[in-house]
Amino acid sequence: MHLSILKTYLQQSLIFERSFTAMMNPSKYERQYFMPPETSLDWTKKEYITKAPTWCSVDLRDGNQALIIPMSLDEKVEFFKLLVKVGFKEIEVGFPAASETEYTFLRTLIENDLIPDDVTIQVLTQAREHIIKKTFEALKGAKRAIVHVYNSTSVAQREQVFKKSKEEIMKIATDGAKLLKRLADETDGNFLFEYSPESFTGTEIDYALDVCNAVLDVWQPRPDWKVIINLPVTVQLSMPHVYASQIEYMSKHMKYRENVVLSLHPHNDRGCGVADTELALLAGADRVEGTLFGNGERTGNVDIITLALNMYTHGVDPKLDFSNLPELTKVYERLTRMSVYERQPYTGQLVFAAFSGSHQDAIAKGMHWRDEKHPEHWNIPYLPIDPHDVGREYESDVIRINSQSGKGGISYVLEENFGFHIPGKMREDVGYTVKDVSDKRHQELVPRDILKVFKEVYVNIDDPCKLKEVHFVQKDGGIEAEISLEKSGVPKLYHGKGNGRLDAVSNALQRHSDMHYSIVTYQEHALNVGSNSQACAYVGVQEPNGNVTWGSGIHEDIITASVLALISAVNRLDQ
Ligand SMILES: CC(=O)SCCNC(=O)CCNC(=O)[C@H](O)C(C)(C)COP(=O)(O)OP(=O)(O)OC[C@H]1O[C@@H](n2cnc3c(N)ncnc32)[C@H](O)[C@@H]1OP(=O)(O)O
Ligand SMILES: CC(C)C(=O)C(=O)O
Ligand SMILES: [Mg+2]
Repeated sequence: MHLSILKTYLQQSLIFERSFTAMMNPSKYERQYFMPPETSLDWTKKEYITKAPTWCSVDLRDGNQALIIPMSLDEKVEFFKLLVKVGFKEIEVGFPAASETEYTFLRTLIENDLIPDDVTIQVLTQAREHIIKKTFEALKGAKRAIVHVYNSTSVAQREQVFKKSKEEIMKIATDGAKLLKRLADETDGNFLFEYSPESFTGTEIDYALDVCNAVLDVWQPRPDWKVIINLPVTVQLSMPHVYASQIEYMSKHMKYRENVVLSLHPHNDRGCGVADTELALLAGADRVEGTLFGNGERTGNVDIITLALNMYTHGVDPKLDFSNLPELTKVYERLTRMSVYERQPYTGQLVFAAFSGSHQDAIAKGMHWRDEKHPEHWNIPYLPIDPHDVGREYESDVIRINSQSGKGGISYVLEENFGFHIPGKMREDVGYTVKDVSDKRHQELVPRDILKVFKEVYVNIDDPCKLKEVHFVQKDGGIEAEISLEKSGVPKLYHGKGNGRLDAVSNALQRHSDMHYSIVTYQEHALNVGSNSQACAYVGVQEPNGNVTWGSGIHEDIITASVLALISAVNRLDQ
């Protein structure tokens, strides 16, 4: 029996081993990107992005075309309004020639006057005559719009998809550019143009430059009529510094540069969409196309929320409002049927959560330090952004308790949520008690669970001894205490003398038992629970062997609270 289990195990491990080695064959890959013809590394001398770029949301087009079920008309209208609320001034609303919904959506925006005066809509079209014509038809009556035309220029697309020479591909671009110009002249409205050499990152850089310059020669941009050249990372093929160098080269050599808005449109295949964008902005780009939460084809477009908040945490105004990310997330998830990953920067459920003890300790201390010394500055350890700035709560989002947590975090939760100021020396004991519960239950503990554990273990413990009454008289410069207790159901009366009330009670308890201890810590404070104000006391008693046992008492009367704390500690000792 044992032998057959061992055999199966060995067979399975062999299959597992093989499945991990057989598939990987790096020799079948070659780098498919192109370095610019000359070194372009001025961007390396810049440290950070000092000014927000022009943002263009492509959620309703690139994001939408990547959804399992593209948004309905009503959903697109709601999403458009959301983008306007966030503060986008340029919004690519769709690909009007793609479907009836896309077409009708554009007509709905125009006919119902849903486009604010300070917002410019943008529409995408292939560089194909009938598609461009349909696009202009859909734009009738628009006061102002960017018409965005694209064609693929990469080696792979030229060879495999279009089967055309460089000259023929350039002609697709310039023919498209000419048609845009003609139709814009023939149609009422203020039209701006954008051209994308799609698959730019798989295109020889000097060729991409020639194509863009040829389009610019057709359009002849002017200071009062700038055009957008968008250099997309349609597919991410290189490391971010390569893209930055490509952008710097294009920016330096592009004709009419002062009348060109240089735009980025990064995707995220290698997980570097944000890095590509940030470095390319240092390299001279003016504008960024991206989406909320990075939704988009395959691994997505660049996430504008991350870009904007990265800037924000460097002290730069991103000119977009992400102060209520939880609400934004809800609406986004409902409309797109996508879900936001728990670790999505700035947004995910867990991005502010510190479960581990040392992080919690540092955060809790950092919060106190900030309150006392620098309330208007944010540099709390482990929290690069103030959760409040994006609509999150310290209480529920930051310090979360499980078996990895520590005394600092657990005390912080008890203090912030319930007002307990646990003495420094007692914290370790409470910390181990609480995390042990989490470990055994294999569960996170929410604040009310932690309160329950704290109360059950430390507060007003009445087994075996339950306090019935306590009276004090002052005598001979000291205090005499008479305590009525119920021990295991039997009433008992204890007497003792001491320097103070607690001392007298402690002496009384020790006189009538074989317990020996001394009080090493006593602390108390008012505890505001709802409208009632109660007192909370903490007592630590030390046995001759050095062990310290803790108890806590809560009562309206401060003296009774302290006696209850002592009895709790003594009961725990007895238990
Ligand atoms: C990287 C990007 O995100 S680009 C945007 C991609 N988005 C979309 O495609 C979503 C919307 N698209 C659609 O609904 C459809 O593709 C339509 C309506 C635009 C066009 O539909 P169709 O003509 O039926 O199909 P399709 O797009 O496959 O057309 C392929 C043809 O167009 C050519 N083509 C594709 N893109 C372009 C372009 N940008 N410029 C010029 N020609 C192009 C292809 O070479 C091919 O030519 P062929 O007929 O000679 O083989
Ligand atoms: C249409 C273009 C700009 C695009 O979406 C891309 O290249 O990713
Ligand atoms: Mg794209």
